[in-house]
Amino acid sequence: MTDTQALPINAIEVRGLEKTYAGSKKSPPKTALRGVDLVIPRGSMFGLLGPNGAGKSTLINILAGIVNKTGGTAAIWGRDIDERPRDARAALGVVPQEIVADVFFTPREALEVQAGFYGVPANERRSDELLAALGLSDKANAYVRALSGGMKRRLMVAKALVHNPPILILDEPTAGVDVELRRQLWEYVRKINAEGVTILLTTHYLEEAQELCDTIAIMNRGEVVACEPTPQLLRRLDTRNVVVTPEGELTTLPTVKGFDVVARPNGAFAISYKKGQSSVEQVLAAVRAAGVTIADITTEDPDLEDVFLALTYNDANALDPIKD
Ligand SMILES: Nc1ncnc2c1ncn2[C@@H]1O[C@H](COP(=O)(O)OP(=O)(O)OP(=O)(O)O)[C@@H](O)[C@H]1O
Repeated sequence: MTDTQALPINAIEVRGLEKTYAGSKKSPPKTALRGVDLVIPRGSMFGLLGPNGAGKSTLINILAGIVNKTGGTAAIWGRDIDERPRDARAALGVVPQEIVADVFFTPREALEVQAGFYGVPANERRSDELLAALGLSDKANAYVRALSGGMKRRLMVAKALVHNPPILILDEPTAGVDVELRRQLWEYVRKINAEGVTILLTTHYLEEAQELCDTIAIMNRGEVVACEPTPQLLRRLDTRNVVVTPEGELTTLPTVKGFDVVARPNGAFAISYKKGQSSVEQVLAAVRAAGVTIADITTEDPDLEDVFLALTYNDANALDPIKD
């Protein structure tokens, strides 16, 4: 597209989204989304994190048109999902959580059939290009049932892209996928993101989200509890650990004025400090003042797991799925 004026600022915009699954005789109604607001800027690599039952799949399934919302609005590529459902969904490629294998087709046929569903004209199809991009060229004519799990997963990514959507949603794409495949998949996702495709991914691999995503939203019990650029989110937890290895062996842990000291293996000890209040230099000065000669130090910054726990672990039940 050359007319950048026409491109929406936000790839996805969700306002006050609500979902209560209807109950049955045996089970009561279940509220999965409680007024979710989420704005995903065009071009971003956006991570959606949350514990089991947080509502991530419900949100994605509403966008994909698989689940009906019970309240709020959602727009995809500037198109309201109620007013222009087909146009809205045409802007999305969705890679679902479960592997769905077309056992009767070869990978090339599977892509052609999918392109047919989307009404992509024959001369605009790019099955071979996608097969090559996802490392499946030499399996183009194999039966899908003969592919490994990782290959099927890559085929699902290719299928989601046949209509060249500007937004790709990956729902837990690397669950149960080996390290090498994960690396290849992320490399490809990074590449298409650099080419302008907006990526929304849900993952339980917190380190992965931290490494890949420019913005991260955290959901818990049907609500968004944080949504910030990744570095800002990490700064929220401004505790840093300094791990000190002393010269020689200490018989007892040193008393370091102004700081708590925690023993670590092999004679080392750790000191936590608030980045806003102290510095490594102040910590090390206090350690030296306690009579310790320092042989080595390392620092540890918080990872997303720490941030996640700090944000969601407010009460004993906070990490439980929603109970109604
Ligand atoms: N079809 C359904 N009928 C009734 N309740 C449902 C249905 N689908 C999901 N739920 C409930 O809605 C809540 C949110 O589930 P959802 O699958 O959206 O969470 P999630 O964050 O995607 O979890 P996971 O990481 O396990 O996929 C859960 O309490 C779940 O039990």
